Amino acid sequence: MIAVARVRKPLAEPAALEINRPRLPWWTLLPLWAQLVLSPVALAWLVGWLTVNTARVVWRYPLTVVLLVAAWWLGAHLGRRWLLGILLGAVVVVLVWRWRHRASFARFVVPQVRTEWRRFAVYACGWRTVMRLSDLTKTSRGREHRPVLGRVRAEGWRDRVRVRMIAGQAPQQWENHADGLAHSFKANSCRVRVVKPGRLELDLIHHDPLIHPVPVPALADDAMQVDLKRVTVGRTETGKPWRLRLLGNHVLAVGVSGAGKASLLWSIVWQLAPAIRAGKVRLVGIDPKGGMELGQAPDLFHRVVFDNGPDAVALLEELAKDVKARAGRYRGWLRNWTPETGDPFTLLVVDELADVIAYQQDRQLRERAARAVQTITSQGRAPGVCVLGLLQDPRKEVVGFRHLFPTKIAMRLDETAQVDMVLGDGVRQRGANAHEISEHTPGVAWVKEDGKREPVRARAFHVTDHNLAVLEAHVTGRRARVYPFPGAVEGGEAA
Ligand SMILES: Nc1ncnc2c1ncn2[C@@H]1O[C@H](COP(=O)(O)OP(=O)(O)OP(=O)(O)O)[C@@H](O)[C@H]1O
Repeated sequence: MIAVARVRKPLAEPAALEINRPRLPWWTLLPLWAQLVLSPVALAWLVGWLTVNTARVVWRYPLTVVLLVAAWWLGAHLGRRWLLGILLGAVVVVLVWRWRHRASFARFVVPQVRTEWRRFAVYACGWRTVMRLSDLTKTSRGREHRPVLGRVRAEGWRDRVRVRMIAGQAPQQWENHADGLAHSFKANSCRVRVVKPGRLELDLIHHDPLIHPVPVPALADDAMQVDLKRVTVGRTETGKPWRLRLLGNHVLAVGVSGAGKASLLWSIVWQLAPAIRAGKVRLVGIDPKGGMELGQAPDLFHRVVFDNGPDAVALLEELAKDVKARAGRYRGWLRNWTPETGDPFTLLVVDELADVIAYQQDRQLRERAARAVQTITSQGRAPGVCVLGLLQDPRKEVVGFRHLFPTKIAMRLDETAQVDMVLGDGVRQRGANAHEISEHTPGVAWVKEDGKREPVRARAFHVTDHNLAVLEAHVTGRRARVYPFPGAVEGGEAA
């Protein structure tokens, strides 16, 4: 009988062993004598590396380092009891400081403590994981290249986080991951700003600093105080004044109904008031909504038309003629308008620009209006004529010459496409999400100026009806009139 040896076959072929070959540092391959010769250089490099990293830790966590070193020194030289006593004393001093001088405490102590804590706990600890899971790292020849976490500044409403990108990375990659980064670092949103080549700053936003209306400042008295290159119309989210350039500029503000376009208009007029009173600035207005907006303070205007018909078109054509006439007078004498010309600076306000140049039924009127507005916008900057166009519908068919407005303002909008139409391509990716502006914060806007890469978020002053009455009285010198509500008992006069 022949015994048949049964060979058991393995169920599956074993997989090839997949491991990275260990990579030895290059210097281990050098001969011993070369290693000995190079050892002082290696030592110097090590000392340099340690010094730089220690300095970096001290730079990033100065308060923590000082406290730890002081605690160690006190503990070593004076003993634990003294240390405990001094610590308690320090806590009392801090509490008293907070109690007695809350403002200086909030300015000097809180941001530093918050910055160091958040840098360590939120960013440094989770950085590697978040970078890997967000696909922002790259592995090449077995080595992982990871973006470097730089300076962090925690300002309460936002954290500003500097990043050194890895080679071959573009800011757009970060912009594409902005939402993921915001969620990973427990922020409401994240914006990406380029600081310089290879360096970014992430704005991780925690809450909206523009949640409360910004009251108008006191009316200025002196026309000399009005700087047409820097008219303050509200506050930016960083707490700085929101300044608009009117001289040599045109402004297009777009927003849905109730977005607060009128507050922007009246904020501008509020700041121009002393110059209007002195005759140095002239307001010209067209309000196709029958005067619902400009009709609130008609006396502020040199000329105002309350429809989009022949009168409005005639006014626009007159202004276009004036622009050309001024340009003719200044030719060979001035490059730009100055007050010395004797001509007043003219601000043309068109509330609902679309009604004048797009929705007008009469084709001839529509075309004449569009031609005149284009003439004023294309030629009016140098001769001292500025157009402030307010608009609800930013489509190209409505305003085909948006590029003639160097300052574009996107207030609350409905769709992302509208934001792109107003601010231009790519601005939304830098954080200008005007479609996300809350309906509870009218007057908030994203502002993009030609030539500046970064958009700015700001809120216009809240100009109330009472403010308007005061403004009109200030400019005209008459006592402010309060118009009674139809059917209501006749009201008095406001001072
Ligand atoms: N900057 C602001 N701060 C606080 N509230 C504001 C601000 N701007 C506007 N509001 C409030 O929001 C409401 C709508 O504002 P506004 O009339 O300016 O919007 P609008 O964009 O001009 O609307 P429409 O296009 O319908 O005229 C008003 O009740 C006003 O009081």
